[in-house]
Amino acid sequence: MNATDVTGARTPEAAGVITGARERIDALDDRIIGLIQERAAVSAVIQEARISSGGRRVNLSREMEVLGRYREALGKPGTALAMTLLEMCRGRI
Ligand SMILES: O=C(O)C(=O)C[C@]1(C(=O)O)C=C[C@@H](O)C=C1
Repeated sequence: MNATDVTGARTPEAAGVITGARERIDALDDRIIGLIQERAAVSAVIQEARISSGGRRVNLSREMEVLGRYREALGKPGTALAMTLLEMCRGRI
């Protein structure tokens, strides 16, 4: 299989552009995954502190704030992304 096959490009020039850009995407995805893992760890610290003080795991007014920030920055898909992030950080409610 040559470079044009794996990229879907029809010319070697386009295949080169795509291969380079995919490397950047992979590097960005690695960072995003790391940030998500870091976010989940920080979120766990908050939840543990709240629970061990007698509070509840979930704080809905804070979740509304988080959802609003993502929606403002990214539009409607931002809300879906934030909901997924929240679920990853505090489990299902
Ligand atoms: O900010 C908090 O109070 C958190 O517990 C963190 C967090 C979050 O991951 O953003 C997680 C659970 C809460 O329901 C609200 C927000």
